[in-house]
Order: sequence, then structure tokens, then C-alpha cells
Amino acid sequence: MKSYFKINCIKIKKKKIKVGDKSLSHRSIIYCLIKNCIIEISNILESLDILSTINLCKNIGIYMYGPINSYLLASSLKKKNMKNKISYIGNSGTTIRITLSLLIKNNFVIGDKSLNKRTMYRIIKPLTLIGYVLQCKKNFFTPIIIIKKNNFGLKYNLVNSSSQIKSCLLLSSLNSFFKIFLKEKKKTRDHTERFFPILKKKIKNFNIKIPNDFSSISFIISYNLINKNNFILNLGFNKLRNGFFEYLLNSNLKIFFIKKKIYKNEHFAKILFFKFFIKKNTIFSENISKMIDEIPILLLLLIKLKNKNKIYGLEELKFKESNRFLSMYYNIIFLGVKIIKKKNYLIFKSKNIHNNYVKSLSDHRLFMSFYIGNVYNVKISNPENILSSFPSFFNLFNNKKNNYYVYK
Ligand SMILES: O=C(O)C1=C[C@@H](OP(=O)(O)O)[C@@H](O)[C@H](O)C1
Ligand SMILES: C=C(OP(=O)(O)O)C(=O)O
Repeated sequence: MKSYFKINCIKIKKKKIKVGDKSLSHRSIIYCLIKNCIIEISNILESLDILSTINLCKNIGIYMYGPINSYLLASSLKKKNMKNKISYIGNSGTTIRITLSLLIKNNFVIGDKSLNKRTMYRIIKPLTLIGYVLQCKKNFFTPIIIIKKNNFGLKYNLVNSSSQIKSCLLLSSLNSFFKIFLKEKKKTRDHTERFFPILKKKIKNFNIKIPNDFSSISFIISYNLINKNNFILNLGFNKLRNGFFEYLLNSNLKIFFIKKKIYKNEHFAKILFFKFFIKKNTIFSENISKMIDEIPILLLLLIKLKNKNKIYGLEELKFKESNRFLSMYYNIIFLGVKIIKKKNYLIFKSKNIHNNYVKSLSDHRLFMSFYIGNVYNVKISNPENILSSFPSFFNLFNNKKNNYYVYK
């Protein structure tokens, strides 16, 4: 009663936000490749990365209706007979990494300029140990084609903390007689594992409701914290993905859980956020895998809130849409912030930001982070990047003070 009374006394900004979780949207679609079933997905993310997965599945022979109004219906009860197809998957690393083991032989997967420069060694190596024969470009770049598939067992130490590699191997073992044992150095998001009990059920009809994407919501959280607003948000709440949230809590963020529920093994929450003072300084490497996609916005939030900070364990940032470790470093330096780069960590001390240009390359999180960092008078390149994960971004934050330019 006491807390309800307090909530009624503070000014709250409410806005209905619908931005389905990217990781869960990818996974819900590809379950049709594993099981013969009909899947109805609501609040699916309608972004370019998800359209890449949809495209790939259609190419393999899955019937699909949508996405329309964040709704998608997929059926694999009767498959079209399509072989030797070429699937273009844009710059979606998750699409290729989690579906590769499910593809049939002689299907080509090709990405855009940025994906074609991201090494696929991290999945090709373990898949080859399982018995796959794959062909790809020099340096393990896409296009990739599966020549032969054997599914032997495997005991594998995941040296890279990556949920994409883990999911790829787990999914490859699904239709196999042999077992796969994986050891993770650091725990990573477990959406794939959470869906396994549901897949084992003998029903042919699933309904999946996808929660809002915590990574996209982190931009909204940061924007409101910078502007000192109280606000309520609905979001997905996976404990292996809420490192950004835990960091804010440890830095004295005050929150109140209005609602919590579990649906199909995934956690949903409605949270009221209010009051925030930064207290903490160092972020250690054991926390990074839980906030891997939120690092760019966290860096800008800390810079904006005038803080001195160290962030360790950033090696995995080098394998994203851009080498985020370097691209964040160079862009921040150009804005006049004192920042020191060591092998895998950054130390920075914030101060007022200069006017300058930011190159977001082909990286959606870079564009959105610098935009929310509210660095007025800074020109940010390639606004079209937002289409990868957050197409409604400009509906929520069009402050007309930021400028863009196109960099080719
Ligand atoms: O499994 C997933 O859906 C993802 C895992 C993460 O990548 P890594 O597995 O390479 O860390 C994350 O950065 C990506 O946006 C989505
Ligand atoms: C790294 C990301 O995605 P992907 O690997 O699917 O390109 C991301 O969304 O930040």
C-alpha cells in the first residue's frame, strides 16, 4: 500500500512501446526448421535482421504469413521442395550463426558487405568437429555452403562467450543420436535452452508471445535517465541479459516492479524507473556477457553523466556489426573525451563533448547510442542502420536537434 501511494505521487511518463525481442524473434521462427508444426508469433520484431531469418526459412521451404502488425504465422507441416537456393541475409550475424546447422545441403548463405567481413570460424570449427563439411571464402568469411552433414558427438569448451555459438551447436544436436557437451567460460543468454522443453511436447500448434527487447529498451531507459524522467516500461527480463540493469541498480537506480510473469519459460516485467545517481566506477569482465549489446549506450550514458570509468573484458565487441571496440573508441576520441584503449579494456573520463562527425559504419547500436547520448550538433552517419533492430526508433526520439549524413 505504502509503495502504491508513493507511485501515485510522482510524475510518470507513459508511452506504449512495442519492440519485440530480436533474439527471441529469430529463435521462434527457426523452430519451424526443427519440428513439423504451426507457430503463431505475436509481438515479433519487424526489422531487417528478422526479415533475413524469415527470408532464409521461406527459401528452405517453410510457409509463412506476415509479419503484419507484429504477427507472424509459420507452418512446416508441409514443406515446399526447394534445393540449391541462395539466401541473402543482410548483416544479421545471429541468422547465419544459429541456423547454419539446420540448413540442408547445397544451400548458399551470403551476407552484405559488413557480414561478409565477420569471421565464421567460431561456428565452422566446432561444426567441422561434429562432422560437417563446409565451404566458405578465405578467412572463414561468408558465403558459406554446407557440402555434407554428419552429426557425431562432441565435448567442447566454449572459449568465446557467445550465445550464438552455443545455440548453433545445441540446435545441431537436436536431430542427432549423439550427444553434445558444452562448457561455457561465462554464462550467456539462454533463450535457446529455455525453448527446448516446449519443443519436446507432442503438440503441433504453438503460440509464442515475444516480450519487448531489453537491448532496445536500454536506449529508452538511458534517454529518460539523462532527461531525469520517471517512466514505466514493459520488457523481457532474462537474468543472463540484464547486466545493464544490474549496473544501474548498483549505481543507485530506484525501481519498482509493477508486474512480473513467466510465459513459455521467458520472463516478462513491467517496471517503474525513478531517481538515479551514478555511484559505481569499474565494470568487470564477468559482467560483460550479460550486457554485451548494451555496452555502446552504457559508455555514452556514463560519458553524458560526467563520470570516470573503466570497462574490462570487451574482446567480444570486436565480432559485431562493426569492430565495436575500435569504432566506439575512435568515435569517442573525436568527440574530445579522454579515453585510453588497452588490449581488451577502456578507461575514460568524461567532459563536455566537441562538435564532430560520428561514423556509425553499418552498426545500428552505434548510431542509436550516439543519438541518445544526446550529443547535439554532432553529425551521425547512416541513420538507416536502425532498421536492423529498432525501426520505430525515430518515432520515439525525433528531437530534430541531431543531424545525420550518409557515409558510403
Ligand atoms: O544469440 C543471440 O541472439 C545474440 C547473441 C549475442 O551475440 P554473441 O553470441 O556473439 O555474443 C548478441 O550480441 C546478438 O545481438 C544476439
Ligand atoms: C551483434 C548484433 O547482432 P548480430 O550478431 O545478429 O548481427 C547486435 O544486434 O548487436
